[in-house]
Amino acid sequence: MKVLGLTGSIGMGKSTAAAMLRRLGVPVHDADATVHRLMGQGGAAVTAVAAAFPGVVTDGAVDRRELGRRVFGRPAELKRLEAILHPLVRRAETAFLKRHRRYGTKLVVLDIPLLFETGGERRCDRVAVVSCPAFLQAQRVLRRPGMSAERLAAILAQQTPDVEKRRRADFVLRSGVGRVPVLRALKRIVTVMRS
Ligand SMILES: CC(C)(COP(=O)(O)OP(=O)(O)OC[C@H]1O[C@@H](n2cnc3c(N)ncnc32)[C@H](O)[C@@H]1O)[C@@H](O)C(=O)NCCC(=O)NCCS
Ligand SMILES: Nc1ncnc2c1ncn2[C@@H]1O[C@H](COP(=O)(O)OP(=O)(O)OP(=O)(O)O)[C@@H](O)[C@H]1O
Repeated sequence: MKVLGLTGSIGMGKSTAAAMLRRLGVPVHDADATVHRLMGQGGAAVTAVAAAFPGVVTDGAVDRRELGRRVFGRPAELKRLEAILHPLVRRAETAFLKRHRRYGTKLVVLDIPLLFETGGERRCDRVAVVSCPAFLQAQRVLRRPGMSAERLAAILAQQTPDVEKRRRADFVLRSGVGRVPVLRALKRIVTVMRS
């Protein structure tokens, strides 16, 4: 089985590329979605997060926007949160890989925003990075509710710079010129990696 890592800085178009890969029939493990599930009602991380960040849990689920306010821009707090979540995300990923090895799946995707930051590329045969010019990235992200220029700057400060991600990538998917070129590039990558 081949493993394609998919990553990209905030707002670059990673989730859009992941959705295209799913439509092409490739199973995708989404680290962000796993994090959100772990912190949703009844999620395995809720108790530990509530203990480390008092007041962020309401109705049995973590208020992610409030938690984000507490951790983005505060590296020590973010580290504390990551120490709770990353082992649980990794466990879910391991189960996903094991399941697909058993099924005989030829190609799977690991969609991980912090792929390079956490050494995840070592678990991948190839890595694709989604990228677009910084002004477009900012335009896209600032449209989101609850997002501000300060929050964006704090998040970007915690991420490997786009230029380094591109340097380390096997494939760069350029999302600044529309969806069609990204889909075309993904089809090529999937064909090569499945064969
Ligand atoms: C702080 C949290 C609650 C904010 O949740 P929210 O739903 O508001 O935002 P979302 O998860 O969509 O993230 C927004 C952007 O921040 C980026 N981001 C998230 N966590 C991190 C991090 N630890 N370091 C750098 N960037 C991050 C994401 O890639 C995304 O681009 C959440 O991001 C979180 O729990 N992060 C820590 C866990 C983590 O490291 N996740 C990354 C995947 S393993
Ligand atoms: N190839 C593309 N062409 C045009 N617009 C795109 C493309 N890819 C993504 N977009 C747009 O950019 C925005 C961000 O895309 P997306 O949510 O996929 O980013 P992301 O990298 O997953 O973000 P995050 O890391 O914050 O979760 C969305 O509004 C999406 O519609």
